Amino acid sequence: MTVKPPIFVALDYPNAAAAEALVEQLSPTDTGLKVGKELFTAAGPDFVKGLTKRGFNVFLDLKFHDIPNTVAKAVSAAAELGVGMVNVHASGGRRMMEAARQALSHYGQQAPDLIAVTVLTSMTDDELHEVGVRKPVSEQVSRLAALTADCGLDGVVCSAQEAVMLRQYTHQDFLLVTPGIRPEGTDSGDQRRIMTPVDAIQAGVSYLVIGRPITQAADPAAALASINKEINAVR
Ligand SMILES: O=c1ccn([C@@H]2O[C@H](COP(=O)(O)O)[C@@H](O)[C@H]2O)c(=O)[nH]1
Repeated sequence: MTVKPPIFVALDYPNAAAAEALVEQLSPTDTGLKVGKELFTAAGPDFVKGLTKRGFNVFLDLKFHDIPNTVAKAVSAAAELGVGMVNVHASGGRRMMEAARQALSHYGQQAPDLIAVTVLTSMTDDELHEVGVRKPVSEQVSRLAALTADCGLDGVVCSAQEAVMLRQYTHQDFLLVTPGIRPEGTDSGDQRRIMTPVDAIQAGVSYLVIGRPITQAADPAAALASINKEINAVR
């Protein structure tokens, strides 16, 4: 059975060789790996299969958002790669999420966790208003998390800033998967709703997604080890 460490390192690299240079320094017992749009587009499904065969828990972060039939087929294709987690956008709505859930039911115990993105961690209240959602981010996250749970999905992508609020009405097993993690003193970059690893764990998140604070560190493996040490002290 695949080990499921609390961190997913976001392999946001332009090609397989660049990603591999980091992966070969990592162990599946210390971290999961997240493959997103950049690396998947460059390196493809075979690269993802290679990671799962080496025992890594892989989160395929392609954020599917399309008509129900297309998303159902896409999450099934992800399951065929052996990944442990796959996601859709909750704003695709109920029928889309239910179709994805139904498609994965064929995989039984082997099905990847199916989660839905609420509001991207790069977004602020003002940016949400600009795209026509005239409510605070926290309210929209809450609404989409409730819809996601009602559609039978396993959890959501949200900011760790929303974890305490969401834990008030979600089951402990409902996954809160949180990018926008920034250790003290690291650059927030384009992220807006951020939290430190320790604060996030204490707020009740299930998984931390961490990219640049690890991948752009002088010694990425050491940066990961240091974060693991910090969070293990409070788990
Ligand atoms: O709301 C979201 C959803 C996904 N992401 C992804 O997580 C990583 C974060 O990387 P950092 O370098 O730590 O900022 C990245 O792959 C995003 O595509 C997110 O940030 N927010």
